[in-house]
Amino acid sequence: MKRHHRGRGRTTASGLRAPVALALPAVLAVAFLLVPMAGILARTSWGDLGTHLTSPEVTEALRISLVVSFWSLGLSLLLGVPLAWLLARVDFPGKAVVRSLVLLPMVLPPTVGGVALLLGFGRRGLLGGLLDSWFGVQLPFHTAGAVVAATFVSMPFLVISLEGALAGLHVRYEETAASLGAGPLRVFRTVTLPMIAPGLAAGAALTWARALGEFGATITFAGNLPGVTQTLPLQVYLLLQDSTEAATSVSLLLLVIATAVLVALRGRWAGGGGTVRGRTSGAVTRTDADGDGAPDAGGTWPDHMTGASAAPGTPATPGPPTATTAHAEGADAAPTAPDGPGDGSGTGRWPLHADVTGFDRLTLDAAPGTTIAVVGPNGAGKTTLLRALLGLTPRAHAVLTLGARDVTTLPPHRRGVAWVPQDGALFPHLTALGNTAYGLRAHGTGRAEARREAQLWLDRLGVGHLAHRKPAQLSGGQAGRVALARALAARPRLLLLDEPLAALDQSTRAHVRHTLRRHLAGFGGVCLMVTHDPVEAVSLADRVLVLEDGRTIQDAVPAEVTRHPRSPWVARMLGRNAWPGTATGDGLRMTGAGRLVAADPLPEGTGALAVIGPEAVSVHRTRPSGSPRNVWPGRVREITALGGRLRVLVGSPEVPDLVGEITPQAAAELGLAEDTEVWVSVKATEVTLVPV
Ligand SMILES: Nc1ncnc2c1ncn2[C@@H]1O[C@H](COP(=O)(O)OP(=O)(O)OP(=O)(O)O)[C@@H](O)[C@H]1O
Repeated sequence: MKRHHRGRGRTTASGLRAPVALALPAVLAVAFLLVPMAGILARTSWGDLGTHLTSPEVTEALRISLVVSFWSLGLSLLLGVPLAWLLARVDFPGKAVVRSLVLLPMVLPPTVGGVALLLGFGRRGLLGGLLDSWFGVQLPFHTAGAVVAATFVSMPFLVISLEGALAGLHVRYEETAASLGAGPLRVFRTVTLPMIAPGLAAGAALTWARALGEFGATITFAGNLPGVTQTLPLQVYLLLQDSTEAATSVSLLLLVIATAVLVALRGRWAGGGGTVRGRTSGAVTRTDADGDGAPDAGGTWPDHMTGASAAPGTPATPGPPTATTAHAEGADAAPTAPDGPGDGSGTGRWPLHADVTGFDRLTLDAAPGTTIAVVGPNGAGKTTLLRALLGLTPRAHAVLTLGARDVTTLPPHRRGVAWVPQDGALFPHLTALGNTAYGLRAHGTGRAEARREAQLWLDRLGVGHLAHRKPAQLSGGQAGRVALARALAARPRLLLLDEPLAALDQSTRAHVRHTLRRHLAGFGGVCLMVTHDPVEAVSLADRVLVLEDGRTIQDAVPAEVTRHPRSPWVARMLGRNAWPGTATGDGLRMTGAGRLVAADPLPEGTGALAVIGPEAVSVHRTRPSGSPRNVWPGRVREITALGGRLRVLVGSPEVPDLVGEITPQAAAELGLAEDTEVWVSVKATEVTLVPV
């Protein structure tokens, strides 16, 4: 019985049984592929193998095959890499048609491909005649023709696999590189290519193997001339007619080469494993495995590593580390390279003026050194605003002046606007030092000088001892600080931080916030920082810009926003109760239902927001008597701990949900639990009415 049961299916890795109906055809499929290969192995006359493979015809054909396949690979790389990049990164009309065209040689019978090549590049072909009369180039019956035929059928393998690798490479790495001052070609050479190198290698290996095995298009287009176009597959075809054993030996050679390529790739092509995706700092946890004293992930930094004390010999004041860095002529951003204090080209203080239109519609003016927290609900347009300032989105357009320079029409790499995306987007193939030196190199600073300056910046941010680590060996907080060092080292005139502390745990956050504050204090440009964290907004920023639907709801100093939030969303973000409504003679008639009495009413009919701090909400078990004018019955819906206090969410039939803050001791005395019936009261003097 047991045996019968086992025979019905095998257990899979996930513990599921593979049904016989699937397992059987799958096994048959493997056998179907295996039998012909086994046939070659079984019928090879091993004793004659050496003689067969060293015959002059075979060695000559092998030579031609190698020449043709490597030239074909070179040609495929030259043409295919840019084509794959274009397909993956640029939207253009007819893209689907171009992609189909690339795929066509993969599905076309190779002999048809050969005929097509004859009609295109043959002596009487569309272009062949011109090639002959203008350049004296004839492709058919020449080795060059065999190269063209092999490239025609093999290049699609490169384009397709590379396009897949590029699609897996998040575009923010390239965008960040541009924001550090690198032009498109430099970005491609120093970021894109290294990051897709495994995918490129896999595609190249496949392309080469396909070119090596090419037969149909070659014989049709280039003929079968010994020593000129006769490659190994053509040799196999010839040998089959005279000596099956010799044909088998050469087939074995081609089989071994193809297998070796596949083994080397280890499924990379099919599985997309050639793509480097980089790290997402939030998801990575690292330990200090090499024992160099670097903090572990999620751990806290000792004070001496939070930037409070810089490395020996390093000045503790922020600001560009050297005053004399040369900018080479002809560098990517040379004409508009951001100038640092003391570099002879500016004062190092850059006020900002921006007029944004499109999805975001706002005007922003800020003095040098201002840090602005950009807050707002999901979809408010925060990221769009940042991308508009970078010149990276068509969804909004920013007329942008930084200092005396209008950068509106400049491409992203010439604006002097550095961007630190949420996960830092450190380039995974470069060390922390290489990452930090990136912007300096892009601006034309020499290698040694750039590395020296980069080291100073890393020291300043308290991560100098990690200079030689790759991003994958850094914790989230360390990576965040390297990303900040990298952005500051590029000497931007405007710094854009997208949720700089989002990936950190609470205790690490406090340390990094402290470091960030210190270093932003010395920055001569404006810093815009998107955040969802009220503490971050209030503690790091000089101003808070509240966005909703792409518009400015409020732009004020943190204290003003905290006291008089002009949107329910901000009030709630800051932990306050906020009820919209219309002012009445003595307070507010709320939108929906309910009334509220306020000590300082607004003119009747004014649209207003009633803001009540949670500490001003009293919770009782019985209806309170005495002075409070605002008393409502309710039921406890939720109790959460916040620091040493408890936040009690009360639902009431008379007013919107209300949050009160009480001590654990008071909660215990009142016997509060979820669902307890309570009364809540708020003094009229504790209600602030804000006109909206
Ligand atoms: N590429 C895009 N194409 C079309 N609409 C987009 C695109 N990117 C964003 N949007 C839309 O634009 C609006 C603003 O998006 P944005 O990403 O700027 O908001 P956000 O404030 O950054 O939000 P979140 O806090 O969720 O990140 C949203 O309605 C969003 O759906």
